[in-house]
Amino acid sequence: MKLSWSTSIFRTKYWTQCQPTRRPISLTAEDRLHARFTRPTPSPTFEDAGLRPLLAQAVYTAFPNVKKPTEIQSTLISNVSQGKDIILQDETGSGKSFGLVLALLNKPRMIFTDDMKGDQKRDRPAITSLVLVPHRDLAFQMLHWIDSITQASNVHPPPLSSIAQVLVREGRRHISEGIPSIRNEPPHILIATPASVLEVLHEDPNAIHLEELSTVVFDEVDYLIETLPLNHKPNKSHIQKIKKIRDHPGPARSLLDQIYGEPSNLKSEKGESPRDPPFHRPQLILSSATIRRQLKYYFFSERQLLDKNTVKLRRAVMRLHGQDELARDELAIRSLISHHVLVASEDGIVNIPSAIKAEEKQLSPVDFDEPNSGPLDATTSPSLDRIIDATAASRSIEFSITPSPLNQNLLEAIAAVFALDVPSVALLVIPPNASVHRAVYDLREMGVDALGMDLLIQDRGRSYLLQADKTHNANPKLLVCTSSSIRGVDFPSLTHVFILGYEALIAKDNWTLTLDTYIHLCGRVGRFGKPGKVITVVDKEGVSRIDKVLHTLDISPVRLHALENEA
Ligand SMILES: Nc1ncnc2c1ncn2[C@@H]1O[C@H](COP(=O)(O)OP(=O)(O)OP(=O)(O)O)[C@@H](O)[C@H]1O
Repeated sequence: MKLSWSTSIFRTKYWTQCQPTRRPISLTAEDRLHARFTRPTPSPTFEDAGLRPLLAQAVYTAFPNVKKPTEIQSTLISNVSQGKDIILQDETGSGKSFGLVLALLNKPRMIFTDDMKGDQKRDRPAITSLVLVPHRDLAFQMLHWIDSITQASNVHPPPLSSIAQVLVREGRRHISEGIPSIRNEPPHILIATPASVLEVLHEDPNAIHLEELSTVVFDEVDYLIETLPLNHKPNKSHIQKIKKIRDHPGPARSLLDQIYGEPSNLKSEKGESPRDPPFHRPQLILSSATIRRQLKYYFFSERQLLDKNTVKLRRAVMRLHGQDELARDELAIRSLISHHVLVASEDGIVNIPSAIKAEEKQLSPVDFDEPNSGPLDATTSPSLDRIIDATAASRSIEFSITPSPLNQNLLEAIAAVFALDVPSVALLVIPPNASVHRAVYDLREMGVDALGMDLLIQDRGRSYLLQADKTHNANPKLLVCTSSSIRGVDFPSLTHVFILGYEALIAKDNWTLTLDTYIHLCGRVGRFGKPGKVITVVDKEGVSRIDKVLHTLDISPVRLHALENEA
């Protein structure tokens, strides 16, 4: 039986809305009590926000900590239902992606009626929404949320593949392996990287009917679509960079052109815009914590894909120098994160000279013993440990005979703070050109239980990390990755982000992107009211550069308690 909160028939120009199907929801007695007595009545519920009651109930069952929508989620859900184009900008970890997933699940399923031979007609479900994400881990995170909701929606839940599918490059699996599944059973929601969609369309142009889509979402849009800061007096190098982006558009720009038409075809000969009926144009949703002016300029002016009717859902994000004014209370969530910088050298590890004492910043002490409000219970996974051991062993001979290119002083500083301060799971972000496997090897030699993010390829590893850990773990883990694979990812049990050297922040030789990279790396902690620490470890040369980043973002680094007795 298909899970559909509502069914609709789309036939070239018109919709016929059918009655929503009523289905029982498997709520435990405890859930019912919780729903009856603890859901705050005066605040809007997900049902008030427009979520179908059965879907809302499934959300409460799957995620007991999710009791009501945030203000932005409420507005988002109603605007998505109305088919509006939306720019969604809120802080990292404020529930944008989660809200989007709910809003898309809530949309009526697209069903096309095909004319067959004679007078016969055939209903054909189509992909309703295409969600574009920068990397596979974010795709699987969304799928995990949808799976949990689907499982909670019915005693006999429908196959997940009918609700959502993921299309990404994964290990040795060829992307074309996903084509039969998409063709035979088009999901309500397809979550994909732009490159994988293009690759599939190249192999089979009929695998995904872009012209039938109802909604297209660009999550982490500023990462997917490269733009340069607006510059009224561009120099030669700036002009060259613009030309390069235009001549060699990335996969997201190319896909945008395929879905919405090339910029040169924007107006017909009669001067009609593609926004005018009868042209079917999918609703466009852009989401990120960091959407800068140049990206808005691209969508509004250069491509004319958005206009004054676009709904802008926005709370101020971190102060972006010279652009965004920030109200004090809107920084509240940020105060949950403390920022630290350590300088590591042959002489030892010290706090950066500009670091202030925690009291001066009026930081409340970071208490990681607070119960974690993540969605699921913790499970320790013995088989995950076996995967880690096997992966580490496979490279150890090679690495044991070659000197490490990584700065060992920085790694040792991270290993020391990790041992003293991390209760369960921490993240280490290394420079883009550094080897994750090598960093994992070096850290394991220092006694750290490190693992590469690519372990998420394994299902066990993925579910382990996506679950919340309510207790201190006897064997804390350090996840190693580069900044490119971490945008938007939500690890409920994460408490610390380590950044290995200033180089880990450098993005495409672009200062604005470097600032945004810092914001997004920090954003892996301090999510939805949980505390977190960001610890950047630099060598002496990196001090002034990281100081400049923090100063621009109006962040004061705080002395790290773990090193309080330093000389
Ligand atoms: N209404 C809610 N109530 C409680 N928890 C929520 C709610 N909405 C989302 N969350 C939780 O908040 C966490 C962060 O959500 P999400 O990943 O959607 O944030 P985000 O704004 O997309 O972050 P980023 O900008 O880093 O992509 C998730 O663990 C999610 O389960």
